[in-house]
Amino acid sequence: MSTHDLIVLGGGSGGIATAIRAARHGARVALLEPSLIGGTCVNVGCVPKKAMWLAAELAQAGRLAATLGFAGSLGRLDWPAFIARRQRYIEAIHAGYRQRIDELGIEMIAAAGRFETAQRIVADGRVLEAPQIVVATGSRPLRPRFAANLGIDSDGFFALDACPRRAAIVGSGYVAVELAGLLHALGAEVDLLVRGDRLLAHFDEEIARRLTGLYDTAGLRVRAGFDTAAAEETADGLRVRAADGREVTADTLIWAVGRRPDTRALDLQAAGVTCDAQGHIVVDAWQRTSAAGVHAVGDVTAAPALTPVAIAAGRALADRLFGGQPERRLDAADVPTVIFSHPPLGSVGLGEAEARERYGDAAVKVYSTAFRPMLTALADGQARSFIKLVCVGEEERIAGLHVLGLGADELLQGFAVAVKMGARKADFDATMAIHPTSAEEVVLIE
Ligand SMILES: Cc1cc2nc3c(=O)[nH]c(=O)nc-3n(C[C@H](O)[C@H](O)[C@H](O)COP(=O)(O)OP(=O)(O)OC[C@H]3O[C@@H](n4cnc5c(N)ncnc54)[C@H](O)[C@@H]3O)c2cc1C
Ligand SMILES: NC(=O)c1ccc[n+]([C@@H]2O[C@H](COP(=O)([O-])OP(=O)(O)OC[C@H]3O[C@@H](n4cnc5c(N)ncnc54)[C@H](O)[C@@H]3O)[C@@H](O)[C@H]2O)c1
Repeated sequence: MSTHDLIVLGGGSGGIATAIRAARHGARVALLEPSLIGGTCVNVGCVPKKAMWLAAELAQAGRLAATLGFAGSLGRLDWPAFIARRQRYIEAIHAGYRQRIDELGIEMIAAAGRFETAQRIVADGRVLEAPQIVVATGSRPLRPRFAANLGIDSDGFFALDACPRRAAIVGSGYVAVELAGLLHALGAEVDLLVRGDRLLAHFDEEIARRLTGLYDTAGLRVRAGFDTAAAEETADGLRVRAADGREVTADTLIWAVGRRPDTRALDLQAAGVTCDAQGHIVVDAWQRTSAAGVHAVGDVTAAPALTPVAIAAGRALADRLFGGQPERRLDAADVPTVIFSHPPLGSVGLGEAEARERYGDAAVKVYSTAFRPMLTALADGQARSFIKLVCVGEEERIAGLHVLGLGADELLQGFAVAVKMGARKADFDATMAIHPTSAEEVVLIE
């Protein structure tokens, strides 16, 4: 006799969404989480990152305001006071989750789970059984072997009690670009150490290069081709050395070199669950693993590692298993995403190179525009926003939209709806502009 209808391993974005949706459908659910409720996103990801980004945007706006004629200056951020405020916000999210979990009668167990069989989990000496088990244990930060105890990762960044004076950040993906931008805006000297020749390898190349240009102009040192090979502690701080001999010394060294699925404690073999070469649990389009009754959602799978994707996968799965919707499954096409850089970069659909590769040069038409947003121009700044539309076929269907500049983070969501609906360039042309905004440039591109 099962103890539950569903056992969910991991109380992060994907696990909570699955548990709540299943409980709403009437399932008896156990949710296991050994650490803080909310997982990466709430505790050491999206939420604290966005709080720091908002503070950094304000710092930049303060400097702009002084240029525009406002008296006085904002001064430096009182870091500990702001962190306390950030953590209060996060605690309110924890409380909200706990309340919903209680109201729905989900059994919350503050322990890590381990498979004994595909239907049986052991947690803290307790044995739980269910015909359906969902693995939503997320991922954890990687660091090179030679750097085991030197420097911090993104988890360590959120534990900093002061803004570093000099920061070196190794990496070129989301985390590296975001932390570099916000630390620089908050007053740190920043070196961004990029192994390859460009930032954000999975984004449209032109827009990533433009962001690099804006960082360089702002004084954030982006060092391309810096293949970090060694790190050591010196009297002057932490020193990293590249394979070609270049060196950078900083007070705070941050590794942002990617993440690895977190399956350490699970004993997946006992359940017969297989993983790919990167350690992701292999799932089909229905989130099913190789073991009957065992499913996986979120960062522990190879789906895009974004909170809304983990949530959507979990909800679809719960609807399918307990909501009488046998056809429901994750649709991960045209996932919009924003890099919270300074300025932000938003992207949905294919980059130009990707579109040319998929459809051939003849079928692809690209429209782009670069302009100074009004606030920048008023302050005599030179930074340009950039918008690129990648269209395919005779009817110029919008296959990709990429925006870099003030407001890109908020303007993308609505356009993502249009892209998902299959909008064509002619539909954008037929939409009246909202003047004067940056968003209007998307529908005014010629
Ligand atoms: C610095 C940073 C910034 C980010 N910013 C954004 C952003 O702005 N927007 C965005 O969409 N995404 C962002 N992400 C990505 C986002 O945080 C993840 O995609 C999302 O949290 C994945 O959710 P998940 O449920 O798969 O895993 P997680 O949220 O990582 O949750 C997994 C949970 O499982 C628990 N667990 C582990 N092992 C076990 C076990 N054996 N038993 C039970 N529980 C276990 C862990 O303690 C953890 O709480 C960011 C990530 C980072 C690192
Ligand atoms: N705004 C957002 O939505 C947001 C923000 C942060 C993270 N995330 C999610 O979390 C995931 C993880 O982010 P991330 O930045 O940790 O990983 P990532 O995979 O985006 O980037 C890691 C980067 O590190 C580089 N790298 C790997 N090993 C290296 C080494 N030894 N030296 C130098 N560089 C090395 C890789 O080339 C890669 O560019 C992202 O892919 C994203 O899905 C999303």
